[in-house]
Amino acid sequence: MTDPVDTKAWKALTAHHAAVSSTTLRDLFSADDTRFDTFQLKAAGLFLDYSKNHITSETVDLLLQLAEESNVKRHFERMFTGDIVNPTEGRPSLHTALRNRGPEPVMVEGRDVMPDVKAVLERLRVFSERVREGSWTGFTGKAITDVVNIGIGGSDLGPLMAVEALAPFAHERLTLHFVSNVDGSHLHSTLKKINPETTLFIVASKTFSTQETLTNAHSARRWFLDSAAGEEDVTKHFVALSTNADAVSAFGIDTQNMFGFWDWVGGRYSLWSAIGLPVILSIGMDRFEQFLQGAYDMDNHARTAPLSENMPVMLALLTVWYNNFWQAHSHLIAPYDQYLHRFPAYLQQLTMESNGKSVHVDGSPVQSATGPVVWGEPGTNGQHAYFQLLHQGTHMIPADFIMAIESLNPMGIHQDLLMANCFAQSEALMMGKNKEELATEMRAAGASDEEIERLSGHRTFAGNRPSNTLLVQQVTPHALGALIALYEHKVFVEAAIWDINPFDQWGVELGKQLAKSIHAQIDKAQTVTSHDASTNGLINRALKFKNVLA
Ligand SMILES: O=P(O)(O)OC[C@H]1O[C@](O)(CO)[C@@H](O)[C@@H]1O
Repeated sequence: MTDPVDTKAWKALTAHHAAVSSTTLRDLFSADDTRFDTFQLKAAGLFLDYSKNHITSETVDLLLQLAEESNVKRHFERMFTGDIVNPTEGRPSLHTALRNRGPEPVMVEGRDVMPDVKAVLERLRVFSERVREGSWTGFTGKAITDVVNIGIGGSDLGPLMAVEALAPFAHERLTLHFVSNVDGSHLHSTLKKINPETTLFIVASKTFSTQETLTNAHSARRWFLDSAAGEEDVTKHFVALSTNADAVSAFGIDTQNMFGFWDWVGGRYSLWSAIGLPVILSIGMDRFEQFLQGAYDMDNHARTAPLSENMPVMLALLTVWYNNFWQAHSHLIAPYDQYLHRFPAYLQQLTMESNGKSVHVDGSPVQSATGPVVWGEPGTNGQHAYFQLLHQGTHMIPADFIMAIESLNPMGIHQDLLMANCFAQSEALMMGKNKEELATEMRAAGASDEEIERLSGHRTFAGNRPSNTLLVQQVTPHALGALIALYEHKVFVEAAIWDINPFDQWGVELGKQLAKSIHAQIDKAQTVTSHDASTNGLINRALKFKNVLA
């Protein structure tokens, strides 16, 4: 594979950037009043305005040429058809099969996986209906009222985000809780709120070997057994979501209470699999199928739309444009919908665990920046926290504004205010306020010329800061499915352009290894000398704080 920096398009984009970088977004808009119509896309119920970006038609053509030269379409086909797109683990990556609502088979090693996918969905339907209607009862015969999902990373962030995002559709009797952190306070504060007689624990772990999850699950089990009549009651209160049946049995969960998935489902792409059980319990299987349908509609768009009309491709190209040509390595996600408050955190794992890589697929070092830092909070809260830096700081931080037009809880003027704020922010970031505009405004308020001069540096806004705005009618299960799949494919296209593997995560292993050995040393409670001076010093100081070291 050619390194992206050696492609013709990359070289042309470098020259193009030098030629256009001093043209402002204001200039672009005053020169062309059709920008909004030109730079917009529709897909699977979502509307994207990408006109507030540092692009001209020439920029878009060059970016599309980069996508062509990077064989983006071929990469999509390889993923959708079960090729080994994760070579360091020797696996396909087939989250798209989990939401395949069409008749087409999806082959892995010569076998159609769709019957297995459908069989698990059917089991999830039967189980979730029993819990939801109250016929699945706890050890004292009472219906389940609380569900605690114990998992971390992809086994937590996805279901947590989706349960929150779809809260208006939640089952009335069931309260969902999520425990991820190995900090005992997380489990403790959850256990305080629940009754063992009416609680269902879901132990969610693809590998069933993750230290945090197993530690939390063992503690939850001990807490449960303190109240239960005996081990046999565990069956009514613990289920597992995993690919590892042996480890599930070894933990003490009957594999009849296990909902499986497969090693071709990446952790951060697993929300569509049995890992979605908390979402199914909350919103019901019919709505979960609408969620799958939303993602499937976006899959079809990604797979079939021409590059120039392809929403995930365009979003990915814009990220490459800023990240690699404008040296803007941070990306804000600003959902203007309170229920999407965990969406930025979810996207952090999706994008940063996928594209936080420094080597190409063949192991050679990359020559350009890869995945940006992704972060965000729901609007309007972010405006009163870090938007100052976006407007007047020294960094250019491209932003994605996500606006749900209709509230699921209409209340007076709230939704219109929310929308006004969303549109105002992207306008302010782009247009800024120059000295002349400020002077007119201050003069009208009675300010003297001297005062205007003194404050103009502080009160003017350079503007020229780019953003995308995504509109969605309402955050329904279908819309959420489409939105998540949009970002999954965006991340995939970026990886295809950078020629990196978005489906492995070796970078999390070293810390896990070291934590194991340090835990053993903390347990031994003897002076430690085997690490660097700082780490030794911290461990020994901590042992002193614990009063276990002389
Ligand atoms: O589902 P598991 O196997 O417990 O893994 C949890 C998470 O840990 C990671 O492997 C990172 O450590 C993620 O990729 C994954 O989502």
